[in-house]
Amino acid sequence: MGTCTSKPQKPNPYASRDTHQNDNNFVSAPPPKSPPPPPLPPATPFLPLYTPSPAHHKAKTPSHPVLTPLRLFRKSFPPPSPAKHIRAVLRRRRSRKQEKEARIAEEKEDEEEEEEEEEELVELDKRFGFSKELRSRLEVGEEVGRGHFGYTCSARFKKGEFKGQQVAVKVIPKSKMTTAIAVEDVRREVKILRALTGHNNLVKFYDAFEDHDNVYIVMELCEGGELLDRILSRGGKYSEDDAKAVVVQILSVVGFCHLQGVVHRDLKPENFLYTSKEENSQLKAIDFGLSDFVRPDERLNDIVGSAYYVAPEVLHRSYSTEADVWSIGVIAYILLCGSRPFWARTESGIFRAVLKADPNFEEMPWPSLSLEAKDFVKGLLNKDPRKRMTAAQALSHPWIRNCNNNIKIPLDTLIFRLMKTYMRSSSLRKAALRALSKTLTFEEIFYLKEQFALLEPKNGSITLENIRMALMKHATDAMKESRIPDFLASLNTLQYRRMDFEEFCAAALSVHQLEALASWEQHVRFAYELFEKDGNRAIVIEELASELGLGPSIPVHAVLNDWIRHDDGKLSFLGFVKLLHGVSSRSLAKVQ
Ligand SMILES: Nc1ncnc2c1ncn2[C@@H]1O[C@H](COP(=O)(O)OP(=O)(O)OP(=O)(O)O)[C@@H](O)[C@H]1O
Ligand SMILES: [Ca+2]
Ligand SMILES: [Ca+2]
Repeated sequence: MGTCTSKPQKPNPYASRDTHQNDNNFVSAPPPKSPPPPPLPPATPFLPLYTPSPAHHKAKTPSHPVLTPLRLFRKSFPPPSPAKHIRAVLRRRRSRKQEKEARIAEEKEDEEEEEEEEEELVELDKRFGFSKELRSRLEVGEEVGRGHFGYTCSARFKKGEFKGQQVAVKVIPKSKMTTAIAVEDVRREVKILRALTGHNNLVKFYDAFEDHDNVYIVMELCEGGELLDRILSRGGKYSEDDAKAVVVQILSVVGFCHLQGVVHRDLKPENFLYTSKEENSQLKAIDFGLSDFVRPDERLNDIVGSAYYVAPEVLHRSYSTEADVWSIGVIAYILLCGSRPFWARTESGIFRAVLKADPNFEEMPWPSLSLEAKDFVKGLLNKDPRKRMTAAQALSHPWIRNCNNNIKIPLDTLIFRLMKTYMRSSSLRKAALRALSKTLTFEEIFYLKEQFALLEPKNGSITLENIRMALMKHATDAMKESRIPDFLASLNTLQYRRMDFEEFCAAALSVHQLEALASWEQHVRFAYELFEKDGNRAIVIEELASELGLGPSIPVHAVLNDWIRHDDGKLSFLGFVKLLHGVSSRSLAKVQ
């Protein structure tokens, strides 16, 4: 584990190790026969928070402080996304044979990319269609921050409805947009900021401008500095209440983004700013430069993010909004104990830890923290994204909920995904889920109650219309892009009938998440007893196979034999558990 003590000193201790200065510009990877790198700094847990972070490819120019260590590049231009960089590290982790095959494929890919980039340098269309009136609308002041792509200045509106208003302008030079992907990233950053409106913990967007040289993103000025600086100035230790105050704001804005179908992908303390220097000033999420739209059923596969905060499934190239929740888990862990949960001296070491290691909850101060705090952080740092809490669930967790009654829990798209699966399930599975839902404790039901209330039931039940209305009520333009309303079509059987709270619990409970609980065994045993009384029935294998929608290619007798009790032909405990998880022909095919 690494303790958070300070930002890196200048000169940057990693710069000489990680980077080779290239024309005053960015840096490239060491050539194969370069002299051996200088020795690593001594292994110490007292490593500054600012260590390898693939999303930070910051240029070092003498006039600006370097906020993060310089990164390793294979090319002399900054890569369009940190994906490439992480890919190089992952490649090192593969076995020799895989390595050889992968290298051939990737070298080919790289050559193609380089060719593309050369072409793109000539042909890139860097017109964004933004207003060209920046200078007449705004008076730009001094620099307030700097990032990988550009820098941010304070500014003031000279005229119009915001006359006199102080704002921040993020300046992104077009010269840094060297690939179509980089241009697209900027287009998307603006599109997302423009679309996401109306959350208190989200930096307010005003407008975007461009000229021949730059794109300018005008947004609310946050004068209180980065969350990271506050963490560091406290030596990394927060009381549980102080940590909660931070985490609630982060979860709230991230839950809002997720409902809109936006995944941030670069959540870390550097990307949260305080509006003012006041101790209790509001936190604002910034930097949607790596963000993307994601449809409810979609999985993303580009590896982006920052090493310490990256979720395991991102490294496995199949992820969605849960990846952001993992990053919040890392932030929460840091706030509560002042150390990083996954730490190593190299990036590949960090990735190995993220994929394999369990964070330490034994060392101080963890034994002195509440059980609820530990349970909360563990729920965010579950390596299985299906078992991880969502942002809305985290806001419903007792650690958060018991301290503050005013927390607004957002609608959770997980509910809709689970309902979709439920609606398509066999009647036998529905009965099994209903039995399981009866075993939920008061705590577990709290979140479902909140979600049901957000759907504004009439006479105790909901239809598709309730879901449509609830979504419309919370919709921003981002929802259109992430096609969340389209997803409603998959729930269309609810158009013709009503669902009461009891059935809603069965439909919207997540078996995977319950399975992550220490009490899972009890839940499922008790549920089976209930199912025995009310739901279990004699069933023949063919009928079960057709209930499960299994195709003729599956040898049902071999696969389902243990699922049925031989004495009375009813579902066995094993069959019950399997049925709860839901079965597809594909998952059964794997069993064979
Ligand atoms: N609205 C704002 N108000 C005040 N400062 C800001 C604002 N937005 C950004 N900054 C400052 O500018 C820095 C860089 O902004 P941002 O993170 O958006 O840039 P970036 O080029 O995408 O950087 P990164 O290398 O992190 O990807 C921030 O860390 C912060 O210090
Ligand atoms: Ca940033
Ligand atoms: Ca960024």
